[in-house]
Amino acid sequence: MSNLDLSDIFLQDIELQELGPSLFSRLPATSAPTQGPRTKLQPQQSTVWTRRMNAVCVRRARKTYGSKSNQHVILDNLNMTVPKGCIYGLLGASGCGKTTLLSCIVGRRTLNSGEIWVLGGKPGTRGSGVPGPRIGYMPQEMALYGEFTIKETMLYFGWVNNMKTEEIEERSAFLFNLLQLPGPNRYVKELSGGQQRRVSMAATFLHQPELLILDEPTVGVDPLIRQSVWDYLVEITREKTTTIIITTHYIDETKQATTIGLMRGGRFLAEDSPAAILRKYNTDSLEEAFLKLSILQNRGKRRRSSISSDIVAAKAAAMPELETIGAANEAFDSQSEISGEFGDNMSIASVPAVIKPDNADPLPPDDEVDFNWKDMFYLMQSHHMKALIWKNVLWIWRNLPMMLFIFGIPVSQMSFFCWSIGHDPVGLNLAVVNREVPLKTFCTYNTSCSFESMSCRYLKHMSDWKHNLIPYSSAEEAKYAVKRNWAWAYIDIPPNFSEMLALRVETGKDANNTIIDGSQVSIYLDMSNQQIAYLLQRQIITALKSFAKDMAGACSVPESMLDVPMKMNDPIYGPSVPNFTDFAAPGVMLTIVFFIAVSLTSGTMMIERDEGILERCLVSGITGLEILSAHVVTQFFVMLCQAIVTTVTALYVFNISNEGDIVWITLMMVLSGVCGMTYGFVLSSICDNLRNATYLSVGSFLPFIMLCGIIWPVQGMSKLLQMVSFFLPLTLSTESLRSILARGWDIHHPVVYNGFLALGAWTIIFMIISVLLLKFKRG
Ligand SMILES: Nc1ncnc2c1ncn2[C@@H]1O[C@H](COP(=O)(O)OP(=O)(O)OP(=O)(O)O)[C@@H](O)[C@H]1O
Repeated sequence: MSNLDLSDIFLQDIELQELGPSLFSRLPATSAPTQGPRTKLQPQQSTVWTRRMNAVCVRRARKTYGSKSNQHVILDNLNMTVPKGCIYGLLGASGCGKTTLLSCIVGRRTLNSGEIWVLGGKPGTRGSGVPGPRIGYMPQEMALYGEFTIKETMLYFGWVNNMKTEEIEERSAFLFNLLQLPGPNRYVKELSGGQQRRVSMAATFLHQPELLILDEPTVGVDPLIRQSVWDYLVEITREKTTTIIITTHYIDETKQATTIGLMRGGRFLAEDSPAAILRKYNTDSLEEAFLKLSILQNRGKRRRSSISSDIVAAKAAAMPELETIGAANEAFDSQSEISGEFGDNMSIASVPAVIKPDNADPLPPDDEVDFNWKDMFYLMQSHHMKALIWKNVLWIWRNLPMMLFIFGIPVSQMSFFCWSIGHDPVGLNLAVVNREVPLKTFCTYNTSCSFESMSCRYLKHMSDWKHNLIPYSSAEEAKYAVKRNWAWAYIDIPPNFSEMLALRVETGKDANNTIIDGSQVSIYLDMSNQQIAYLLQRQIITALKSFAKDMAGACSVPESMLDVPMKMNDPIYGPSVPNFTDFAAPGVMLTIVFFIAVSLTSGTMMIERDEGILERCLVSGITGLEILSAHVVTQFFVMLCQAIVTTVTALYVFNISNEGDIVWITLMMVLSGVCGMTYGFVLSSICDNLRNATYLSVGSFLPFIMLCGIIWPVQGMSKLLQMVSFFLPLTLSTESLRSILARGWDIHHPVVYNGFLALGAWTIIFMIISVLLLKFKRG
């Protein structure tokens, strides 16, 4: 072998078929296979067949994080071969990329380049069964629901993997014993870290998958239990139907593995049996072998050709158990590939043709088609939905106090809104300079048709508004009071007001300027606060009108004679004196339900994601659509309760005006909650952590409030903003609910059904975006 010059082959960048295990088995374990097969060796294209027949086959995998300018290479043209039925120990220093590699294998991350084959297919493609129950994935995080008992945890993961309840109970009994788990009714959150890890392991072992991927399962686990776990792993791989990939920080425990891959700098330093590695590096400690390999890698001394011979020699020595494989498998076995040390992509062929063995596992269908729109929406599986809905209901039940608190939020928010918004301000200070009646003189007047002390009569009508009329002796003092914010306005009444007013009525169109000026009340307002200024303007004019009516009545003159020539009739819709509470209430009601749903959903989803539960579910084959649908189903009840509570508080406790049908109002509220829920899904799919999701949710709250016509009519915005506003979920729905409440319209009116349609359309859009993000937003 040492005479074989492989450099030409490498230069041609051709993958070679390796010496198969059956060939190794014919070679003496102690000698390198340098003589026998040499003449048979020839370069050959690596076949898809060999890749698909291994449990896992990674070829030229490259994975980077970060932007182009700050790229962090994690996997650097890495090759990995995990034959079926082996225990593969994946070793490497912390941060070398083991978890990244595993999550690429389970289809949760994508490579920048290279190929991964898992159980005969490419993860994520049709027919591959990956993600799915063929894989059992135990992530590094606990990935468990703290509120569940161990028994409930087993039930959930069993149902997810389509197991029957009796089957789960049977397997659980075995695993409780194997992993020495505490009582089945203990809550996961009350267990120690090591116990939780064992529960997580039990959940992974439960359905006996073909491929077990265990990311540091034994951290913090008692050495005795660790040993029984390893015994169990050896036991289940004996039949060659289960394959295990395990990462661990306890290097020595991987001596029991069939193959170990030593990973460093994004590549494998070695991929071989522990015995072969120990022998090759003349040591009895894998750590020492790892150290030697690392030093060699740093020095960059090893030449590829020498590496290739080492691999073949080591592999031959390391796989004596393959001798037992029958002759019928020889040709097939010889096609399997090995990975090169230091990331070399090489293999050596012993036979030129690929021969399919009679007893080989059937291959999954050819799945080169990577993407099909139908894949995203294939029918939801009933066992997934059953497990997810049961889990969500149980979660709500276990968090009942929190849920009750959540029901309290709409009540309190609606109450605060109704208490604080829309009421006319009272008790405002108004400075009054009444030159007709001397300061501090008791301001009395005659209620008959008398033209005396009419300033007092007018001020009486003004005082009906419950403001503080504070007398001042001069205009300067009153103006100073307004400037110092002691008063909101000052009212200046001329000295002979009553007399001049009488003359003005008497002389009519012949009244001169002296009469007109002398009969005129002057108002000076602080207009810095628009709401207060408009309110005072309205109240001062209304007081003047009611004063005129009062005089007309007392003097038996028709009231209309003293009014402006215009008659305000009963309104067609709404009250005669509209209030801001009625205007803003519909939008506020919808916003409350919408945003509570946003935070509730994004919070729940982010917790599931941060704790690795979502990852685990997705790897076991649950789809984004199933997760979202199960949430919608279970949260619908929460939404319904919130919608009812908010509506009852607004309409029956605070008497917000309502002319419409309570059924449409409640339906609109529920739909707003469902839409908020799906928006929450989008936020949790976009964001990497709960904090960012919270920022986005809070950040979108104010734009919604301002742009959706909730506190100000949309008609007051610029044309461009009106267009933007039109496309927001709460604009048409707010207008719709406002029309139901104020006008009593029902679903047949376009304004009303457009609101429902807008919310429905946004719900579907948000749902599609979240499903796509869950499916495609992988690292
Ligand atoms: N989403 C990510 N974005 C950027 N960098 C990441 C991301 N995930 C992991 N990394 C980086 O990639 C490197 C490999 O991480 P990985 O978790 O795969 O290592 P590991 O070998 O599993 O470590 P450990 O043994 O400590 O779990 C680390 O430097 C890590 O900081």
